[in-house]
Amino acid sequence: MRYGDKVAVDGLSLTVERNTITAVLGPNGAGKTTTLETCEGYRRPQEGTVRVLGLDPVRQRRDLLPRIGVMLQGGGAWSGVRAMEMLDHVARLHAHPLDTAVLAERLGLGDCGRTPYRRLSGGQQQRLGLAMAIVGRPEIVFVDEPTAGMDPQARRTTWELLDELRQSGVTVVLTTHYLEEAEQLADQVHIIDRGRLIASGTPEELTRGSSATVRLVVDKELPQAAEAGLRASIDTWSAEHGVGVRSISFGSRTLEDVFLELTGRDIDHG
Ligand SMILES: Nc1ncnc2c1ncn2[C@@H]1O[C@H](COP(=O)(O)OP(=O)(O)OP(=O)(O)O)[C@@H](O)[C@H]1O
Repeated sequence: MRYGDKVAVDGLSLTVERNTITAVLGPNGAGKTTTLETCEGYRRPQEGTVRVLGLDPVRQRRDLLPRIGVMLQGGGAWSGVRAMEMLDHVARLHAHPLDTAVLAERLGLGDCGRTPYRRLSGGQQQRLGLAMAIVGRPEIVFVDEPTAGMDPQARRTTWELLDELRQSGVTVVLTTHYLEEAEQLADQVHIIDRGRLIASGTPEELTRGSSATVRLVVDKELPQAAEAGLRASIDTWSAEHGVGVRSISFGSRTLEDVFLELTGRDIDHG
C-alpha cells in the first residue's frame, strides 16, 4: 500500500485463523491502520491480494459488510448524536442485532446514553465504537487500537469483552501498540515495523528465547552488601554448575524485549 511515494505497507503477508484473536503490533506509523483499512475494503492495495472470509473486500463489499464489524480509530459517530441514539441507529442497520441496552451496560455506557458523542470521554468514545462494531453480531471484527486512551479498569473490561467474543466464535483482529495488550489477549501476534512484517507467533513463541531468565522476588529492600553477597553466591553457583550468567535481571522477557531486539528501538519511541 502506497500513499503517493510513501510505502505504508510493504509485502505484508499474514493469515488469520477463525475464532482467534490476532494482534497486529507495531509503533505509530508502522502501517497497522492501513493494513486494517485494506481488509475492511476502505483501501484498494496497489499490489497483492486480500481476502476476508474468502471475499475480496473491495469488489465483494456488499456481501462482506454484513459479516464484519469495524471499530475505526476516529470513532465513526456524528459529534452531536447521543451515545444510545448512535448505537440504536447502527443496530437497526443489521438483521439480527444484539440487545443495545444490554451491550451498553456491559461496556459501562449505561450512564452516558443521553450524552452527545463529542462530550463523551475518550474512553467512552472508544467503548461506544466497540459496541457499534459488534452490535451486528459480526463473524469477524476489526478493531483499531481498541483501548487507546482508556483507564486500566475500562481496558480490562474491553479485554474481557474481546475474549468473550472469541469464545462465542467471533474472530478478532486488533491493532495495538500496547505490548501488554498483545501479550494478554492475542493467540497470534504479528509485529510490524515500517510497513513490514518482522515477526509472527504466539506470545509464548515470541518471548521464548535461547536463554532463560530466573526472576528472584524478595520480601524487603536489599541493602547494598546483601546485593553484593547475592551476586557472589550466584557466581559460585554458576561456576559449580557450568552456567554462564549473562546478566541478572529483575523481570521476564516480554514482547517489549522482543521488539527491542528485532528493531533496536523502543516501541513507544519509534
Ligand atoms: N492518507 C494518508 N496519506 C499519506 N500518508 C499516509 C496516509 N495514511 C497513513 N499515511 C502514512 O503511512 C504510514 C502508515 O500509517 P498507518 O496509519 O497505517 O500506521 P499505524 O501503524 O496505524 O500508526 P498509528 O499507530 O499512529 O495509527 C505512516 O507513515 C503514515 O504517515
